[in-house]
Amino acid sequence: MKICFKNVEFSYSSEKILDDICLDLGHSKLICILGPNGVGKSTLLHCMNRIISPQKGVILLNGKEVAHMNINEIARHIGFVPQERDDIPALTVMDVVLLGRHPHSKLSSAKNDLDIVSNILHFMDLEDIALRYIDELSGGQRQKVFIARGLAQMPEVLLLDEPTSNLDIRHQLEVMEMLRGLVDYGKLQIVLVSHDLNMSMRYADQVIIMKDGKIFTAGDPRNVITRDVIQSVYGVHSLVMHSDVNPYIVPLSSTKEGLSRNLNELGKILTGAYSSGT
Ligand SMILES: Nc1ncnc2c1ncn2[C@@H]1O[C@H](COP(=O)(O)OP(=O)(O)OP(=O)(O)O)[C@@H](O)[C@H]1O
Repeated sequence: MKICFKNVEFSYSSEKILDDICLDLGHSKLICILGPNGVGKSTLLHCMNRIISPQKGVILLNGKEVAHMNINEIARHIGFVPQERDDIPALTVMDVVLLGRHPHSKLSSAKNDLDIVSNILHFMDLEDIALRYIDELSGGQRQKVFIARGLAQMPEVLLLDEPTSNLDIRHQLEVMEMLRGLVDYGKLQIVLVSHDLNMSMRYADQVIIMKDGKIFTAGDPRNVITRDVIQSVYGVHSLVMHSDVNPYIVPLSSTKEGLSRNLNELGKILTGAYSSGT
């Protein structure tokens, strides 16, 4: 899917949050949006699926203006996994993931929806908690449930707002390996907001670094996440090494192999559903 921003501006009352954003997200599979707190990363993500609409400029999905698409049409192309929220409704995990099928409800049978959701719960290792209420789960479990709901949308692009912020290191790795696997095995494109430069260096094809509502720089993480950029954007000295990744984020090979097998299967399911038009 081709997402393109042309001279996009967004303000909350008089405060300009996004300033003349020009972006083309057509070719990369996994894109990380980085930058300090409050620079407009979530705002940029929210513009992509019309949670909010920019006052100036246009956002195009495969050449069509987002502003001219209805919400269900957008949701059939773009899934959204929000940041952890407190206002969680009292629904079971199964119900929450089924909600992801809502944009497709006129196009597919309830049986098909249940099959898709069951497969996703299985591959994300959420089967055991499928009937539990999400307000009773840990923050990390909830985060996985919302990712599962985003996948159930069968989108071409999945937007995720800080998907690993509540997870311990093992689960951060699991989620990032899963997301990387999904883009490698399926047709999915992922755009996520993160504060984790290391993870972005390891998993992203493209990073977009924002500063003061503008794109400061964008490109291959190995070329873009440099000491100079980190100093200019975050105002700190860094020890990031291009050829090195901190050893703590190296996944166990057994975990990686198990995940790859599962993801291959999940990728096939998601790809099959795309091609059958559900
Ligand atoms: N609903 C709102 N009303 C008014 N201002 C808002 C609203 N939501 C966000 N803002 C402001 O917009 C700016 C950008 O917020 P945004 O959430 O996009 O930043 P961010 O880069 O994602 O930050 P963080 O890394 O802290 O999540 C901030 O100054 C924030 O206070």
